[in-house]
Amino acid sequence: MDATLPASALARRSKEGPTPLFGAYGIVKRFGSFTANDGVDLEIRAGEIHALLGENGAGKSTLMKILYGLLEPTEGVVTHKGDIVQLPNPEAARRLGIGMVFQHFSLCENLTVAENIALVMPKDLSGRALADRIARLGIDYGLHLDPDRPVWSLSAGERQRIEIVRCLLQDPSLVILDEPTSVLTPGEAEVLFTVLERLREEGRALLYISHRLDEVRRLCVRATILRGGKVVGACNPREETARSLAAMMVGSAVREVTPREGGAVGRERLRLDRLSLPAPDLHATALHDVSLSVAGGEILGIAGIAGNGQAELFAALSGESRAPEPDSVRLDGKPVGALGINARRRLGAGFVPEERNGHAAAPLMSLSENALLSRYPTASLTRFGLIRLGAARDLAKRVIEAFDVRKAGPDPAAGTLSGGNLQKFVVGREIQAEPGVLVINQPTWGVDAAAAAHIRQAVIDLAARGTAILVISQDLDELFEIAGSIAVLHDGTLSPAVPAGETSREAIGLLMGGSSDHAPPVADVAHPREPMPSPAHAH
Ligand SMILES: Nc1ncnc2c1ncn2[C@@H]1O[C@H](COP(=O)(O)OP(=O)(O)OP(=O)(O)O)[C@@H](O)[C@H]1O
Repeated sequence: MDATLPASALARRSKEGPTPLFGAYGIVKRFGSFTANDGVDLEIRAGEIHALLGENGAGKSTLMKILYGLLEPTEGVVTHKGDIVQLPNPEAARRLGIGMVFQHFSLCENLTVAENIALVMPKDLSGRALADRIARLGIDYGLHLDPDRPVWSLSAGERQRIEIVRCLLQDPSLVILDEPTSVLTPGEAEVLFTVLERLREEGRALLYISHRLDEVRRLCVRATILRGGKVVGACNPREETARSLAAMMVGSAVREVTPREGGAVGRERLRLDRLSLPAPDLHATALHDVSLSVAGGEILGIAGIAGNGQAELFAALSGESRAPEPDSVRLDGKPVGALGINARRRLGAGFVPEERNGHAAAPLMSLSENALLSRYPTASLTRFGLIRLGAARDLAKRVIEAFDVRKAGPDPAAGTLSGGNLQKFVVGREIQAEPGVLVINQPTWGVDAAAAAHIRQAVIDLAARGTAILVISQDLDELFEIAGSIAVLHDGTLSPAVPAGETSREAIGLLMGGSSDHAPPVADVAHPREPMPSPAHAH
């Protein structure tokens, strides 16, 4: 088969020794006139955790989808143990021993763990035999799962375990992981790292995609770096720093976030007063007696493990859920609990939900149409009931330039942007409105180091201009980098906020896990018990 391999494969072969387990050579992938992968070579060896690094839009997911048979390359070949193979679909990839753990879980909420796994297993493996295999894997790898639990009752970490067990049941020789820790708590991530190390020791290969460079440095000894669809370098991450890796990805030094020095804190702009809301459905979390207060110029961080009421808190703040008592939610002193999201936007608030596809943005609509969706109440994008398309396009263009949104074509559909670039767009769209109050849920989820620094700096700068900002984030490093004070949401209950400088990751981590024995010193910021001062008298 060697005769048909591209020259780049043969050249590497003579230089780098043994045949790699999997190789991708000369991979080109074009979407219309846009080239997402441009002559990529990648070799993955048995027994290594190989990092695939690159800024948002660099082409990592595209390459991964080609390896897993989800996309067909425009040019180039994939090899298995030196032989060219065809990967027309994921089933073909799985037959060759390629498994994938997806970033967005593909599980049915109402089915049990075993039923979800059975969906992708051969028919002869079901019932008791399958439950036994799941239990066996749990013991062998420390991936404990109760086969009879319904998925809706599981945490993100447990759901990911199902994906991993599902993958391992097929005994893969290569496991592809796309940002596997982005939904995990620090404790859950540790469990995952142990499993990955174990898989590596067994001689399996792992292809690891992550924007978290510290974990890449810890796990991987080889990394391939993509930029603009091309391979721009390879390195041993252990010999690099997180900064030098980020610089390789971006092609220049990544600027550091400059924290705000003190800065005037203005009057109270956002307030929740003992807000309680029942869980909107079986799988949701009720909010209990949540109080908080954010003044202009202040950034309040809400830490917590996913599924502890973050989505419900966001909905209550944005108006997607109405409060039973109108004055339990106030914007600039006005009771807004009964108002919807557009009315709250007209009062000067901006909102960035966690899920960019389908919530923050409509994937099939263009960026300018998406600009219109959230900004029409305030940005003069309609006249006499008609949409001003030119104005919407101008607005989208300003956001794209200010936030360096990389994309194919001038005004593409939101769904064609890479995850990080769409995130930059939806955050930029709200910040560009200069809101008086901004509520962001997971601002830099899946965003590369340079873009994350850009978004965090933009949030800090917005606060410096007098905006009250509430950031919900699972990323404690992020909260300590930008927030002035931090509160923890656990099981729908919010802890008192404490100044970030007076607490620690450990103390916040314990509260995230539900421990109240280690409550950090209480500051008065988030639990106002006194009646609301009038804006003129507030701090
Ligand atoms: N179906 C598609 N149609 C058009 N363009 C696409 C399509 N899929 C991906 N692209 C473009 O290809 C480029 C590479 O995207 P890809 O998702 O591979 O990047 P990535 O490195 O995984 O980024 P991220 O870290 O943000 O997930 C992006 O600019 C994206 O807009």
